[in-house]
Amino acid sequence: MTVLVLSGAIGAGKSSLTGLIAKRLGTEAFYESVDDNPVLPLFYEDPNKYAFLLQIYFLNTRFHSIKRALAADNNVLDRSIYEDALFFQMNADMGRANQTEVKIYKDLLANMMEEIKGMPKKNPDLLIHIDVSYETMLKRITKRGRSYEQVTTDPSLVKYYHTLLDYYEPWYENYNYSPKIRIDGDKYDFVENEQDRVIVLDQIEAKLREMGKI
Ligand SMILES: Nc1ncnc2c1ncn2[C@@H]1O[C@H](COP(=O)(O)OP(=O)(O)O)[C@@H](O)[C@H]1O
Ligand SMILES: Nc1nc2c(ncn2[C@H]2C[C@H](O)[C@@H](COP(=O)(O)O)O2)c(=O)[nH]1
Repeated sequence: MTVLVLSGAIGAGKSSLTGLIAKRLGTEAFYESVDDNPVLPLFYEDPNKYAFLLQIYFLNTRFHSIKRALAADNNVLDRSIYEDALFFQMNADMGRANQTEVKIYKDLLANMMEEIKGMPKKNPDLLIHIDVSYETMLKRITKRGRSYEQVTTDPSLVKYYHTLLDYYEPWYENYNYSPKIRIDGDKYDFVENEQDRVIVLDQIEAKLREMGKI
């Protein structure tokens, strides 16, 4: 059983690449629940009030999708549970969660990670990280068009998105749950450009072959 997981900042291209990889490998794609997430718009309206609730919501839905994914054979998850801690730590550092909430969240996450250890596969086989610059991230967020994510709606998101990118660099360097590969999300338009798509998918397949997974 091979489990691949995508990582990267908001709008990096995780969901898009997840579908492309699943199609190329003939496996199943598992997407994080965003558009039916009742807390996400509330968080962007009032991050101080909803940061903790949103994190609990994501942790719960992430855990559901991991269990579904592990029940199937080869598959691809469009975000890792390991990034949840990144988002919450960043929001806590920005004063959007108190120490009690941080402790409760960390205890719950540790508890759930323990459960994952008992599953048929406790870690993914490969993390596929998409690197994007702030400019590309913003272009993609604009293109996708979720109203609450637009810096034109909320200029404070400029700082939030820059901060998120700052948190991702050390996060990727310190990530050691599985082998990992970086995709240059600025260079390759794997959504609109067929040639770029082939290059990116070939990179991922070459890594999987090197690991003996295909
Ligand atoms: N490499 C890319 N080149 C051009 N557009 C992209 C690329 N990756 C994603 N997009 C577009 O950017 C938007 C966000 O992509 P998405 O896959 O939803 O990102 P994520 O899941 O990382 O938030 C979508 O409109 C998508 O079509
Ligand atoms: N505060 C948090 N926000 C999160 C988390 N995971 C995702 N998100 C937000 C970011 C986007 O607005 C949206 C979807 O993320 P994409 O990267 O798929 O665009 O949800 C989280 O753990 N905490």
